[in-house]
Amino acid sequence: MELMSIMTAIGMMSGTSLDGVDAAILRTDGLDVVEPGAALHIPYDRDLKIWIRRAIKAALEGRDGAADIGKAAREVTMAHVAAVEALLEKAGIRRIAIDVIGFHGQTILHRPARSPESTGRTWQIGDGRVLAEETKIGVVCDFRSADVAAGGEGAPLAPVYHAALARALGRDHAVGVLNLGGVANVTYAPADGAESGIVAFDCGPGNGLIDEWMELKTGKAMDEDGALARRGRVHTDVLRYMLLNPYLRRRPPKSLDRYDFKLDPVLDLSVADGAATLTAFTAACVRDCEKFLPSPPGEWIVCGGGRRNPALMEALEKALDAPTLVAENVGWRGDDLEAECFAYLAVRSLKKLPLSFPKTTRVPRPMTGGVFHRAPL
Ligand SMILES: Nc1ncnc2c1ncn2[C@@H]1O[C@H](COP(=O)(O)OP(=O)(O)OP(=O)(O)O)[C@@H](O)[C@H]1O
Ligand SMILES: CC(=O)N[C@H]1[C@@H]2OC[C@@H](O2)[C@@H](O)[C@@H]1O[C@H](C)C(=O)O
Repeated sequence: MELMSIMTAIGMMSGTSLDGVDAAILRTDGLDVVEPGAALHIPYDRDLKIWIRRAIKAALEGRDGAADIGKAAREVTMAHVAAVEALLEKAGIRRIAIDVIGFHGQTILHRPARSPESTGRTWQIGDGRVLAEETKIGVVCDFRSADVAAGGEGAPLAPVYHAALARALGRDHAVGVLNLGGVANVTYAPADGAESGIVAFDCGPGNGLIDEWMELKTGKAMDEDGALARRGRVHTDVLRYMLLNPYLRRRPPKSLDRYDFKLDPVLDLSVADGAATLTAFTAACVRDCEKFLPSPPGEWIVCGGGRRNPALMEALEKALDAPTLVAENVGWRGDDLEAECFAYLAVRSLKKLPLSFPKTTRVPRPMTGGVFHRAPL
């Protein structure tokens, strides 16, 4: 395949918030050409969320062959088939125009190796072969396993895409990209744009803990517009205790499973104070991650659902020294970035370009990844 050729790809990501499938079209050469097309979000229905939660529980308990996992995987695959069909219709293009689909799958377990002697594992459910058969488009999936098998963290993988977007902004300073999903991850995109200078890691819980707290205390899925956090008081003693979490002191590269941080320290607080304290904790994790970056970024760009939470954004603006913008301020699509990213990574995978680097996932050398399933003839 010619390195400079531009391809049209569909990327799909279903994040740790379990809210559904994000899908986006991207025309890209897998390097600097990045032209986003139509995008959409298809929410998981109630039953599918229940199946996925059961699959996560089974995976955490080591019941790998559980019927719940098989059922969730089949349903996740079909949700992605539906997302492709809906996206083609929305874009008004035929499937023949799509060169490849990048299919992340639903993470149900993420346990990278914790020592050179141990073996790690990352598990995204969903069947790339079935997706290729059903859509009649070639599919790249299983983006993380090769990285973990090589001793890497398997995550985050978005940094090389964040860096390509940051390069296009043409800044003369380093840019920090913060994704606030269920888990939060940061990318340091160096001022010179070099891929070898990208530093990245998961920095803390993102919206995951806040969502879990809301579900537990109110039955709602999120602290909408940060309303509850704004009414509550931050308990600084609890915050200080939470910041002692050993993960926060570990040197990157490092990555998180959505369930690595627990609600225990806030369980005795009122619902509003809990929301306020968890919001402050999330922002403090981002502030604390700056010490692991080569230099303080000249600007932070925030993407992911958490940028819609004004209480969290205010806490971040106070915590960070540099201007803190949301994706849309620089022309990026904050909700679609991860889906675009897996379109970009699928093209890079076909071209055997690296997806991860020693300073993004701790792989020994820049590594490509992904498994390709050809479209049926
Ligand atoms: N209006 C809002 N007010 C508060 N929080 C919001 C709002 N809109 C979205 N969020 C938060 O964003 C979350 C969804 O974010 P996103 O879609 O980026 O997560 P994800 O892609 O599942 O996660 P990850 O990046 O970890 O895979 C919601 O669960 C919620 O916590
Ligand atoms: C194992 C896994 O699915 N991790 C996700 C999750 O969601 C955010 C953060 O945790 C990040 O590490 C990753 O996703 C993004 C797309 C990434 O790989 O960059």
